[in-house]
Amino acid sequence: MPVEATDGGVERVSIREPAPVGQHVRRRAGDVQRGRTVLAGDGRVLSPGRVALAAASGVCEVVVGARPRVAVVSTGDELVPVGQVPGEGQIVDSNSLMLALLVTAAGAEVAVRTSARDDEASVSATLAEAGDTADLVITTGGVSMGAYDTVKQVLSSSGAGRFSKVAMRPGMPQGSGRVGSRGTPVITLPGNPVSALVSFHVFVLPALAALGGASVDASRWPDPLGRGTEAVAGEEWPSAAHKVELTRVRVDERRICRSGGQGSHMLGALAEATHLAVVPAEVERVHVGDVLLCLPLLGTVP
Ligand SMILES: Nc1nc2c(c(=O)[nH]1)N[C@H]1C(S)=C(S)[C@@H](COP(=O)(O)OP(=O)(O)OC[C@H]3O[C@@H](n4cnc5c(N)ncnc54)[C@H](O)[C@@H]3O)O[C@H]1N2
Ligand code: MOO
Repeated sequence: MPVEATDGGVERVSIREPAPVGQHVRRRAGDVQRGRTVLAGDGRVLSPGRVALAAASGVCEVVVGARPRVAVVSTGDELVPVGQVPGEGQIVDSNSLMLALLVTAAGAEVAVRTSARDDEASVSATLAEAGDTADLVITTGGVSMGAYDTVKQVLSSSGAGRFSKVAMRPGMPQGSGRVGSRGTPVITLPGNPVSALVSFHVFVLPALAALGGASVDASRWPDPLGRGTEAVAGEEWPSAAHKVELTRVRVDERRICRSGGQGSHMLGALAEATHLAVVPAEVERVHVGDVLLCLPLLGTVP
């Protein structure tokens, strides 16, 4: 009986309205019934709500997987640290900062953030050390076709890595392998900033989830974690032939618009994007009204 429906008396109370039987009663087992599993060891994140449920159920200790520790390695003689003004032929190392933030947003820990020069000795030593301090190493740059694609040279020549072209845009050149004395997995992302971010979402994020014990359905790539939502194209745009294109878009009230220019160097459009719209390989033009799967960008969409 709400106090508002009474005269507010404490010793004696006068009730002004009829009270339906059972109204405002929170019944035992009305929420969680006896015998129900309140927390399954299914690899899901122990969210604040799940912690509250465990605590309310009298469970004070749970076994959890450790957060994966990730080493982030940028490569390239042209890189200067964030905060330094780049000279002729130089570029600010924005990738390692971006990737470190993505690692944190994914619920993992940054073991180390470092960089290597474009020579084999520097890349070898940096990768070996990174492998010994982390559960997963991610690199950027040096995986394409040129003379200074040192990450690819070092890992291919030792047989420790494999490289291929994936039919996606951006993010075509990809590689992976093992480094360090424990054979720590390494994922080698391309150097173009947008390519690195897109590749993180579709390759590194699922790997981190798997390391954390979550189930990952590789057959659903590029959304093996099932994080995507469908939305409707509000404009038309061309898409790469024979490649899955991950267009940087904004999704407002289920309506998709590109967030700006789509070059793999274009951080302006990336900064405005909320999602990656997945345009299938067989589609060469997106039309208004097409329904597309949209992957939320980590740290952008709540
Ligand atoms: N002959 C071919 N050339 C290229 C191909 C190809 O198939 N054949 N693929 C292109 C594609 S697609 C991509 S993506 C790039 C990937 O190249 P790398 O991974 O070797 O990347 P880099 O050459 O080292 O760098 C590319 C670009 O990005 C800048 N960069 C690198 N690291 C950083 C960083 N930490 N922060 C900010 N910017 C960074 C770098 O200065 C270059 O401008 O290969 C194409 N080429
Ligand atoms: O596939 Mo590369 O990532 O476009 O620039």
